[in-house]
Amino acid sequence: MSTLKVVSSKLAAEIDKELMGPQIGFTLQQLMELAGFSVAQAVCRQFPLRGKTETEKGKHVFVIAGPGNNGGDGLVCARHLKLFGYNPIVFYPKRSERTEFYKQLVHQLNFFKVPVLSQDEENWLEYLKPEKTLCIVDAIFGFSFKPPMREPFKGIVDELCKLQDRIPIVSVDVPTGWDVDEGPISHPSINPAVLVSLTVPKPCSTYIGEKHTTHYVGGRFIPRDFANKYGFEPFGYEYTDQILKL
Ligand SMILES: NC(=O)C1=CN([C@@H]2O[C@H](COP(=O)(O)OP(=O)(O)OC[C@H]3O[C@@H](n4cnc5c(N)ncnc54)[C@H](O)[C@@H]3O)[C@@H](O)[C@H]2O)[C@H](O)CC1
Ligand SMILES: [K+]
Repeated sequence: MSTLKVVSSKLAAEIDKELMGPQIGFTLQQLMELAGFSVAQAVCRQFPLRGKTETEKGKHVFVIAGPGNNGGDGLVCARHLKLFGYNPIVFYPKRSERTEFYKQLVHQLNFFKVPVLSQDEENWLEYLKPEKTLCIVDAIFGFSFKPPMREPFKGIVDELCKLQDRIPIVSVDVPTGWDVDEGPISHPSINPAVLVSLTVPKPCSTYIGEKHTTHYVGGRFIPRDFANKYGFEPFGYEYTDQILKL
């Protein structure tokens, strides 16, 4: 097990609350934009298009967005990927009714001509082919997931588990289905090729296979004092990078 500094699901939720509380005053939109932007950067770092053939460049990044803020990170990530020259498709089976903001994120994807598939898209797997898909972005659940998983997500995750030896999965913050603190407690479970921990890794990240999973931290939006208050050192991001390989 690594010696990486991690924070529990409870503490991660407290950090979020304080960042968006009255004293600091970030909005969810601001943090999500930076979170999604950093996931898009991690995809670029891991699967660069430079030097690739046109066929390779045309491959899809299949982004699966869940009903909460982890899903919102996925929607933002897809928009940035399009700007970076990738060909994202979003599968958003259960659209959040929480705020108008989620509808706006979908409008923005329409504006960028990024297809957004909905729950009635029974053939969603048709869009996912090893020869046509560069990677899958797993933005289904993050630090607020509580097992057991309900449908339609259980069925979706089971399909991803069958595909993951052939198409790499990039998990946002927490591999979907893993217990945030205890790791992969249910089977089958997602074994991501890439994990992008946001702000600070959660305890489940200590269960990734170090050879199989490349671990990045992203969500570069806290100063040193604030990190220290929560018991960790800030990460040594370089220059303007939004991600750091751990
Ligand atoms: N500071 C940061 O690092 C930021 C991180 N962000 C991202 O936000 C998520 C956490 O978001 P939250 O909305 O609290 O939760 P989730 O997206 O993980 O899930 C909530 C969603 O899921 C449903 N749900 C929970 N358990 C189940 C279940 N067993 N079956 C089915 N559905 C379930 C629940 O009802 C909700 O609808 C964090 O991980 C980051 O990715 C933000 O972007 C801001 C900054
Ligand atoms: K996830």
